[in-house]
Order: sequence, then C-alpha cells, then structure tokens
Amino acid sequence: MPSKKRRRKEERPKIHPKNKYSDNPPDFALLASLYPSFKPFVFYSREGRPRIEWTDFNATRELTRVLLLHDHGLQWWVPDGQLCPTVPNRSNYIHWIEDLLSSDIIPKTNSNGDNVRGFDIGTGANCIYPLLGASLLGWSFVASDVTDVALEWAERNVKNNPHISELIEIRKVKCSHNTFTPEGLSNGESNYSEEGEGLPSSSFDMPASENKSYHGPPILLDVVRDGESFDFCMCNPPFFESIEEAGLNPKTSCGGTHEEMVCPGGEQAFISRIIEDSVVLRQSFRWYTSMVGRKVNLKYLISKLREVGVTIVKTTEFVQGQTCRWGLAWSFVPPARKIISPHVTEKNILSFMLEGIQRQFGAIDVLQSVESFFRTGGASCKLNASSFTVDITASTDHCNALLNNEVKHLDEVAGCSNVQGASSNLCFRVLVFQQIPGTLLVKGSLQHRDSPLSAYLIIHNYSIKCELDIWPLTCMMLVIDCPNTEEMKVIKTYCLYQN
Ligand SMILES: C[S@@+](CC[C@H](N)C(=O)[O-])C[C@H]1O[C@@H](n2cnc3c(N)ncnc32)[C@H](O)[C@@H]1O
Repeated sequence: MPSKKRRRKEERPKIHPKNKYSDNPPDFALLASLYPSFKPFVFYSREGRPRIEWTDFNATRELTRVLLLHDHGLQWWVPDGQLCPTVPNRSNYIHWIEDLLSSDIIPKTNSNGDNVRGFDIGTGANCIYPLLGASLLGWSFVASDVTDVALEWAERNVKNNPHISELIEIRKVKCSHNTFTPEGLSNGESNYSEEGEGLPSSSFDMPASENKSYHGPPILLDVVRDGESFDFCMCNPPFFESIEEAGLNPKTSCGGTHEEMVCPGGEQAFISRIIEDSVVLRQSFRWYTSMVGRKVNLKYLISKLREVGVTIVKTTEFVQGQTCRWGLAWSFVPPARKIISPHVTEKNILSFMLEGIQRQFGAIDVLQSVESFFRTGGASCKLNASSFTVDITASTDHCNALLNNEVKHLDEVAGCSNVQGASSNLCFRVLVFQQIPGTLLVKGSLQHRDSPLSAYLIIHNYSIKCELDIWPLTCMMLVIDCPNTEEMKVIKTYCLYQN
C-alpha cells in the first residue's frame, strides 16, 4: 500500500498535458550552454544536477527571460523587483482556458469567427498572459493595469515582439477620485513571492471572513467599452490584504511589488468585484475566469456565483510548486445541448453518464435532487431507495409550474397523487446507478405516453436542471450541481437527444 505521503504526491494535480514543459522540464544545463547571460546563475548539485538559486531574483528573472526566448521566441524583461512569472505555471492557466473555449459546455457565440479575444485583468509589467496566449495560440488581448510602471513595461514587452504586437492592446484603468489607488499604498520596494513554490501555506489556511468589499479602481465595468465582446477574461489578482498577510517567501524570489500583491480585501474582494461586474456585463464574455489562491476564498466565491445565477461554474487546481492555486470560471451563456446518442437504447429510454461529480455525492443524492425538483412543481414523486429509482407523474400544470419556477404550496403538493392515472399526465422513471465513485449512470424512461405534453423545465440555482420535450420524447437534459454543500460545486451539462 502506498504511504500517505506518496499517495498525496500522486494525487497532486499534474502540469497541463498541453504545457510545453509537461514532458520536458526546462533544461538548465542546455540553456546555460546556449545563453551566456544565464550561465552564471547555474550551479551543479553534488549529484551533478544543474540548479539555480530560487531565492535570487536575478536568477529567476533570467530563467524566465531565456525560457520565453528559447521556447516561445519572445523578447522580454521586467525591472528589478517587479513580479517575475514562472513560465510553466503561467502556461497552465492559458491551456485551461484553451480547454474551456474548446469544450462544448456552452455554445460558441464569438462573432469574430475563430479569432479568440481575451481580456487580461492586471497584466503587470510582465504582460505574461497576453504574450503567451498570443504566441502559443494566436489569441488577441486587451490587457489592463493601473500602475504606470506596469503599463509602461507591458507596452515595452509588447512592442519588443513585433510578430504579435498587433494582437495586444495595453489599456490603462482610469482611477476615479474616490477610489483607493495602488500607487498610494507603498513605496513599491517590498518583494513578495507570487509563486506557489514559496507562498507561506499558513496564509492559505486562515479562515476567510465574509463580504470583504473592494474599494479599488474599476476592474471590468468602465474598462470594457460599449459594444466590446470577449471570449474570456483572466486574472491573477492581487492576492493579499496586507503586507503582513503576504509575508516574505523564504524559498523563492519572484519579485512582486506591494502594488502587484496587495489590495484592500485581498483576492476575495477583488474577485467578488469581477463577479459583480460580470452580472452587469453578462454575455459580453463567454467565460469569466480568475486564479484563486486560498481554498476558503474559492468556496466563498462559488457560493457568490450561485447567488447571482450564473449558468455554469468550473474549477481546476493548478500545480504551483509546493502549494495549490485554483482556477475559477463561470459563464452566463446558457449551456449547450450535448448529443450523446450512443446511449439511447430505445425510443423511450434515455440514458447518459454523469462524470466528475464529487465522490461524496452518490446515486441517492441525485435521486433526491430529482425528487425535490419535481415536487417543487407539484408533481407526484415516489423515491425507491432500494431500486434507486424515482417515479414521477406530472401534469401539464406541474410542468408549467416548474418551467416558471413556481413553488407549489404544500397542500397542492400533497394533492398531487390525484394526478396519477389522468390521461394527460406524464409518467416517467428516473434511475440512477453509481458506476464508480464520481460516475453515475442516469436513465430516464417514459412509462406512460398518452398525452402530447410538451414541457421545458429548468430549475435554477439548485441541484438539477431538467429539460423535457415530451411526445415524442426527444430531449432530456440534466445539469447536476451538488446541492447543500460548502464544497466545490461541479456543474456539468449533459443533454440527450433522441434523433
Ligand atoms: C498579481 S499581479 C499579476 C501580474 C501578471 N498578470 C502576472 O500574472 O504575473 C496583479 C496586477 O493587477 C494590477 N491591478 C490591481 N488593481 C487593478 C485593477 N483594478 N485593474 C487592473 N489591474 C489591476 C496590479 O497593478 C498588478 O499588476
């Protein structure tokens, strides 16, 4: 049996498979032989392994410079003390967005054809995401920032790469008078580690007090212009609330000035503002995304997203040396229908798999969700926990009530047994079967088909979305998101068509 330590190591998320460095980590010896300016920073361990001193800012900056040059053909530099990105880590976020954009969870709405347009919130002097996104994938960007030094150096880094400079617009965020300005915070000399390698893990374990409010410059609203639309936004936010919270990183030196690392309310407030802005901007972006540094903030932000009624939430965990970072993505675009025809076995039985559900949620949770969903609309439901089925009988009124999100009064629910047997009722059974933890087979079978019922049922915020277009039974869609839990929600859309 593998030791706990080994198991933990095995469970750690892996570097994204599309990441250039997933199979080929940077070869310091080769880089030193090719780039004389990098050579002085490379030393050899007793076993003969080439190393660099991660606590030396000049070494980490030179490594980033040569990696961007050698592997991406990019000219790049940042002044002393500015945040110095780690190329493999930053590439993971780009590739995760690439996955989101190419998945069919939500339909493509881009009017620019195949040209992908992103918005990098707080691009920093290093401008790393636009440089990587443009050079790796040909994406175009609007890249915003607030500080003069970030704007000046981001501009330089773009101009020094004429082959992609057309793709990147650096946009200054104008601060209104009554907002806090990052420049006013400090002398900009403090160096904090931005990278997970050395983030003091204790800062990530602290409880998050709720509702930290953001009083900084605009983030998306008033920065995005009228009529603009984007495929995504991304953000590596100022994570910390104070210098004390940031703490000094003993293991690495990736720079990072106070302005880059700190904002009142920390990442929770910053990302909350992005969420609030997204509620106004809605489908101006297909995907809103941000990095999150603390799990407790991730939970808080996910619950905030549920409150504002996004259609989809996705999360991922990024490899960041010794500590974790998370990616959070959401959208207001209605989920797409996914055709899973191979599972259609006969005309009135539809089945499909729900995958990626958190392991603690089993078949019974899904069945209870189904039951409570249909009961809410007044339908009659009978859950059989030993056969893992729910039998549902719903009238047109019930379907309409569900469609309109009306919650029937309890006495109406109690009276719903009256619906049984009526010829205009829709009767069907949902069976949920756990294949392996996290993977459930859902089967819907029409029991009774006397009526030309047509219903389009959607429930928001909780547990299960269900779309039915009955007679002929053509479509069933379930969106599961794990209800009543502070844990990370997995929301997946599955749709089944019978053609
Ligand atoms: C942690 S740094 C990220 C820099 C770069 N994107 C990276 O990943 O290395 C956060 C950046 O957000 C900028 N920033 C802070 N408030 C902002 C706002 N309201 N709008 C745009 N940028 C902001 C800071 O100046 C800083 O450059």
